[in-house]
Amino acid sequence: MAQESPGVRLVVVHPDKEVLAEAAAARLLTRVLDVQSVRSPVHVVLTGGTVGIATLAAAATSPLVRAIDWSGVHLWWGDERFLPDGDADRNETQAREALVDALVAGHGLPEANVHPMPGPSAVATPEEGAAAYARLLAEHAGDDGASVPAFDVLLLGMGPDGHVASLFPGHEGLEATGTTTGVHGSPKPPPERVSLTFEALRAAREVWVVAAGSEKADRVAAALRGDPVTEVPAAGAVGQARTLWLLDAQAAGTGA
Ligand SMILES: O=C(O)[C@H](O)[C@@H](O)[C@H](O)[C@H](O)COP(=O)(O)O
Repeated sequence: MAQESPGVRLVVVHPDKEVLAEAAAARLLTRVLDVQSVRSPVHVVLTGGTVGIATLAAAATSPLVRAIDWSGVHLWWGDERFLPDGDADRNETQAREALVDALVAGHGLPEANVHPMPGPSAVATPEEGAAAYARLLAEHAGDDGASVPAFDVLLLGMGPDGHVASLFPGHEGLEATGTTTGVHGSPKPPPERVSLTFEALRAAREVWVVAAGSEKADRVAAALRGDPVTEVPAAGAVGQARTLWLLDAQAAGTGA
């Protein structure tokens, strides 16, 4: 799906990564509440990475968790490391420990609304996992012929090389068509992954990129000035209505 007229882009800078995670968590829970007042279900895409998981951990301690009707929320992932269920390096495992398990156990989130990307415990190859996830996304996409739900919030971390999800600079995954792709030879371990494609990322109503640390500053600047997506994949992650860049001062290039 080409992004002909990207929505509003906003950059918000916080003093450090702890404040960034707290503020992103408050913003995420408030967004779910706001969306829930006008439509249901609410679709949220989670990310791995340090700030992404810290954001979920911060959300777990917020009283706002109790204000949300979690029975009307679906959780998806933007990418997954192709590792067995329960592996500590799976984005799913880390998100479950930080927040998702507590929502299922104590706040009425149906396990059936949690949609981790399949790994080797369920399928033989990243391609099979990608195909299964594409089918699941299509089942939840609504009646308007869309191939993925119009995600209300799609969270993304960004690597120091400018990658988002498992879409790496100069890598063949950037060219993938359809909504999901199997990834081999990822420069960030592990080498095998499953990822949403740009087509799926750009279907989101809102894309939020969360990034902290001075090692990200160069690629943040490159993405914000619109460098080519082949060099800085994060530049291609834009939402239909809004794209938020939630940064700490170091990633924004303004910190010590
Ligand atoms: O599987 C992964 O590794 C992630 O989904 C990846 O896209 C991550 O979000 C970025 O690499 C940022 O990670 P950090 O915040 O740890 O740098």
